[in-house]
Amino acid sequence: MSGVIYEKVALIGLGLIASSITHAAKRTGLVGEFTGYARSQETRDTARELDLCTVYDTAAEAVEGADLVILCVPVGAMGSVMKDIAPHLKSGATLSDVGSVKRAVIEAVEPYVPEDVHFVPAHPLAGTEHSGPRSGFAELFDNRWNIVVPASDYTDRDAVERLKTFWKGLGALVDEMDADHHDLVLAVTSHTPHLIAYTMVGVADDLARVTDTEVVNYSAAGFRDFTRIAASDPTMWRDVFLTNKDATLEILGRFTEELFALQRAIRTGDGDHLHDYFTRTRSIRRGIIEAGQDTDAPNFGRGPANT
Ligand SMILES: NC(=O)c1ccc[n+]([C@@H]2O[C@H](COP(=O)([O-])OP(=O)(O)OC[C@H]3O[C@@H](n4cnc5c(N)ncnc54)[C@H](O)[C@@H]3O)[C@@H](O)[C@H]2O)c1
Ligand SMILES: O=C(O)C(=O)C[C@]1(C(=O)O)C=C[C@@H](O)C=C1
Repeated sequence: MSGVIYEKVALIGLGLIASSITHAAKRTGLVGEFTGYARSQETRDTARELDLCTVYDTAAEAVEGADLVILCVPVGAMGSVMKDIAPHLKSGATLSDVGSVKRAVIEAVEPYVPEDVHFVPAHPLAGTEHSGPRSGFAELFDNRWNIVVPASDYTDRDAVERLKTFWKGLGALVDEMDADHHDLVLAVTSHTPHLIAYTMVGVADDLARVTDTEVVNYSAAGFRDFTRIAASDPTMWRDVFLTNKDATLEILGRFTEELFALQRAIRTGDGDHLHDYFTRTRSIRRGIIEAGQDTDAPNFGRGPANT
């Protein structure tokens, strides 16, 4: 895809997601000019050194005249950042965000959105355990979903479609969803799994004090995957759990019930229960692969696999 979709895009927060947006857009020239702002002087200096965008020392200056403004800060900071930039947004501009939780961001941001600005929240389902302006890369969004969550029924459809075209241009697959549904789905697919990984690594850390360095030296592939996830940014994930509280607690409750049932099966030697359970979960992985939704597979994004 080529052709400029937005002449000027402002990124507030210059970490993994913002820097990846600039790298991905530069591949195809979707954006005339990027401007940006981050809270810390160190991040702004690094972004300048990397030539990610024109970096300003205030958010107000960065958003001046921008056709699209994307909030790329932790979920808990969205409201205060929006309050600062609201009076400086261009009439007719689109305002979006990349937060991992949607209802809380809408509630925090919407009260400050001027009437002549189109608010179209979004969430790229792509990331790594790394953060900061140096961690971004152009391929991050390739064949990954971006869920666009129009904040209200009155959201301007042209603004929504334009934002979707922009994300497709960055390499993403795009879908639309209601905010509450998004938050429940992500509690299952992303938020609770992260909490489980954090917990497992914490348990191993406690154990390591007993077994010295064995946990590190002999960590098997499954545990290594957990440690990668559990190395993710503490501020980002603190905010995710504090703002997607109800959905995460609901899924965690169900998880705990299942875990107790498996624990009992192990204690009582109920091999049938364990085997049946693992057979069911194996079929879910196969279903994902057959639906062509295995994002690690070479054919991902090209339809169902012929298996
Ligand atoms: N990392 C992921 O895997 C991932 C994936 C999808 C969406 N997200 C979401 O994207 C957003 C950004 O995540 P990231 O991974 O790019 O984080 P990051 O830590 O790499 O970058 C965050 C940036 O925001 C800046 N910042 C923090 N508080 C600020 C404030 N009050 N005002 C201005 N700037 C501030 C930081 O200085 C930093 O530049 C988060 O809302 C996160 O939930 C993250
Ligand atoms: O691959 C990873 O490191 C991620 O955790 C990315 C991941 C995810 O759970 O898939 C994490 C949070 C985001 O909101 C979206 C994507």
